[in-house]
Amino acid sequence: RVAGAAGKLRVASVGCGGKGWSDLVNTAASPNVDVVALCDIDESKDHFGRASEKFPQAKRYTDWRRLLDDAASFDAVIVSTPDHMHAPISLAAMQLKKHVQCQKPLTHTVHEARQMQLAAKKYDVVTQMGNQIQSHSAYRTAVAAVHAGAIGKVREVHSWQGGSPTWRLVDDRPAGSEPVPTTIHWDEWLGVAPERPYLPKIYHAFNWRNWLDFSNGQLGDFGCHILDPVFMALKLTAPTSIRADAPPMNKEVWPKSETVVYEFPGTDITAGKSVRVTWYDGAKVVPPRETLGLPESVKLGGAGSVLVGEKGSMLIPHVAMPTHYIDGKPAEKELPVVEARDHYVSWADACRGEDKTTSHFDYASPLTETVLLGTIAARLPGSVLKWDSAAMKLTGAAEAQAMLTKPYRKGWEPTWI
Ligand SMILES: NC(=O)C1=CN([C@@H]2O[C@H](COP(=O)(O)OP(=O)(O)OC[C@H]3O[C@@H](n4cnc5c(N)ncnc54)[C@H](OP(=O)(O)O)[C@@H]3O)[C@@H](O)[C@H]2O)C=CC1
Ligand SMILES: O=C1CO[C@H](CO)[C@@H](O)[C@@H]1O
Repeated sequence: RVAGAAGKLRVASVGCGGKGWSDLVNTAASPNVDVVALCDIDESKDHFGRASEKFPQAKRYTDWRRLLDDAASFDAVIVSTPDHMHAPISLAAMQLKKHVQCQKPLTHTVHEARQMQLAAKKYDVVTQMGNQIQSHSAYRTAVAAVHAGAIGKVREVHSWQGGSPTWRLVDDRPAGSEPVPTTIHWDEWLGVAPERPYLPKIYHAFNWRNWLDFSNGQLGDFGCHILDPVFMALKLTAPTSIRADAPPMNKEVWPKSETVVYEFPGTDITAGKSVRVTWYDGAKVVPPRETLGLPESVKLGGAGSVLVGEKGSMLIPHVAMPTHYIDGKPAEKELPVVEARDHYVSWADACRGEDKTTSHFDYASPLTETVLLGTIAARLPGSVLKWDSAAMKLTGAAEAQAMLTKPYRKGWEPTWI
């Protein structure tokens, strides 16, 4: 299903101003990729302008639905929009048998994540979530070392993101509106989300992360990075229970901090029949040190995970090499370093039948479901939610099941699998 000249993959990019710029440029680094189409709702210099200067031959769109109308012109699509539009665009593309690379978190709701997994399978397309750190040497080294038994069977995990949410500009929806700049297609930016008036900076660009309608807050933003090596190392599938502590929410913006406790069924990598993974976020937040089995001198850093095993503990900083400790001291043996992969080009090569992806939706959907179940728990603080993944049933609070999905704007409803 690659129809470009000389077997080249014809790539379309949707959302090429922010992270999409690096997704596009890194994928286009492959000599076997042709960038044939660009779609962005912001026609200003730093968004669409930059991409169309670099790829002048690419056809330009401001509405992804019109891009999909021209389905015969491309083989694969990169989706790097804000989170609420990942699934609607990716599902529609997969239904046209297009290969998909989609940013993290894969989706905005648990239901959408399951749909993405089903669609990738049904339409037999090559997929990759944009949690590119999975392909770095650091995370690959950590996963391989845990699999090789460097710290023995894993008893518990603590993961954290202690950065302050810079996107938290306001604590509630501001009144009023301003005229939409002529370069911005606001209705297309809103997409499936309920209509709301335009205000500069508050939503687009980047600060949409504050809002329930577009994002899943700090856990949604970083869970698919920081929990990724944990999920992969422990071979986790789906949590059975989730409980969060978080301040009460106002149904508009995500909390400034949250703690989420997940229980997962044990695996051949874990010590017991179940394993607990605790997530912490908020400015300067770190997990309680006494639980971690690390020497006092070890600094935890701003974000990462500590895996506590039967033989020792491993610190996996967010984007740095792991270190491990036996009996509370630095281990004598160094961890064998595993080389990096190219997260972007490997997807393009896989689309051409010459490689395999590692964050395909069979992996990325369950990881995203886990992250998003944590965000549901944060909306229902104190409730112990029980998750039956096969039946997709979330119990433990009256509203829980309904939070697996959301209302879609009339006329923008996705076509489900
Ligand atoms: N893997 C990683 O390390 C990172 C991943 N991300 C992820 O990338 C995604 C984008 O985030 P970020 O770049 O920060 O967000 P921005 O808001 O900065 O940029 C999003 C881009 O998508 C465009 N866009 C928005 N809606 C549409 C649409 N419906 N159709 C076409 N284009 C659209 C935007 O245009 P406009 O400029 O008008 O908004 C902009 O160019 C998110 O899912 C985020 O989680 C982000 C940073 C790093
Ligand atoms: O890795 C990342 C860097 O920060 C961004 C903004 O919070 C995240 O979205 C992104 O995933």
